Amino acid sequence: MKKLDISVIPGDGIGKEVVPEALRVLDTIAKVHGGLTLNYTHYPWSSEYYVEHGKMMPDNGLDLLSQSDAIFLGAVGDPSLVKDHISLGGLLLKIRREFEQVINIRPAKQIKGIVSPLTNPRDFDIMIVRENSEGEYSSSGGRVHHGIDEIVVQNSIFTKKAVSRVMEYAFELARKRNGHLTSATKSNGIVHSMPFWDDVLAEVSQNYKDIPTKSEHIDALSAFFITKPHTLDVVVASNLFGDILSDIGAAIMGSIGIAPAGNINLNGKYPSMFEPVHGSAPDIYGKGIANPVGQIWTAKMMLDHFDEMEMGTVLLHAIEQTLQSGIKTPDIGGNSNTTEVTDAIIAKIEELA
Ligand SMILES: NC(=O)c1ccc[n+]([C@@H]2O[C@H](COP(=O)([O-])OP(=O)(O)OC[C@H]3O[C@@H](n4cnc5c(N)ncnc54)[C@H](O)[C@@H]3O)[C@@H](O)[C@H]2O)c1
Ligand SMILES: O=C(O)C[C@@H](O)C(=O)O
Ligand SMILES: [K+]
Ligand SMILES: [Mn+2]
Repeated sequence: MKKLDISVIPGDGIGKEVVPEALRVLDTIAKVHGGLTLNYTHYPWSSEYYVEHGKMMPDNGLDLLSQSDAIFLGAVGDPSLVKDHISLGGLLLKIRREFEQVINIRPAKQIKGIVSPLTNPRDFDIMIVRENSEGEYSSSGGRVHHGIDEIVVQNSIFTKKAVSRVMEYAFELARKRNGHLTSATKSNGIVHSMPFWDDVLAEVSQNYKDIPTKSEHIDALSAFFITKPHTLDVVVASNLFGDILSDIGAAIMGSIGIAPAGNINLNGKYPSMFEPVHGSAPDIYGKGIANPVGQIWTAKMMLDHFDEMEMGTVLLHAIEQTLQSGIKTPDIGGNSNTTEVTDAIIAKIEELA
């Protein structure tokens, strides 16, 4: 019997709606599998927790999480209670950074049963590999003076270690997929970090001469996601560029509500964390119409991470067949609610397994 200890953090907004639904799906997977036990430890860390305790998680929060095999998170952020940079910085980004989850993998591909808003999407299948530890997301900088004299500095940090690491990961993935690599740059406008990014790409690519590689400026590449996504395969990007590209990737799939993600720890010292690309969606929270597919597909990525590929495949088929049968939430043109979609996916798993 394989046992996995999962820390569960629903977080804020629709995270609290979709995480319990994805856990019901995971329980069904464990049941039909027979040899897999999933043990959950729930943590209520969120913006509400902050209002009560003055922090997003307790001081021993990371110690508690470090005891699990993986973290399953919903979304963080409730700007009506806590400023976003405080809430995300104190929980989501803190875990990514402290647990050295240095890579964020975010697939954007067509799945059955969802119509892309593109008129001719041509069966695209992209894997965004986002640098997840540094870059534009840095606490280096500050604000000084007041009024018209106020000055702010926000530094970007790019290290050889992290940039070569994310590129190696992306090249390896491209090789595994028999694919090719596109690097997101902006070396025409950002004159230190992005030429450095390009130089590291050139250096690392020496070990991957079998992988066709090119570089595109982020502005042009963003447009290519819309105009010719089928020409892209693995896309490697800095923290901010990867963040933006993954929302575009989600949009061309049909909805941000379906896009999954994995924050991967590569050195084995800490757990990896699985959470969908979307946020807490305050505009629809409480209506029961959040699309659970992003969170459920994220659960598939977590199963894949633990080499339960077969279960992941069953799960993806169950998602696709449910959507194809027309059971879907309003964001993708349906009129079912969160629970109805989840119930249908669970029934499909039981049928397929
Ligand atoms: N990883 C994360 O935890 C994460 C990611 C993005 C944003 N956030 C936070 O979430 C809050 C809201 O941010 P935002 O509005 O920029 O982005 P968002 O992803 O929460 O929402 C953007 C739009 O997509 C819709 N949407 C998102 N998920 C959906 C789902 N599952 N089903 C149906 N529709 C869905 C929302 O209703 C909204 O119209 C902010 O506090 C932000 O900082 C957190
Ligand atoms: O990384 C971020 O900026 C938070 C959120 O937008 C995300 O994509 O996870
Ligand atoms: K999320
Ligand atoms: Mn984002």
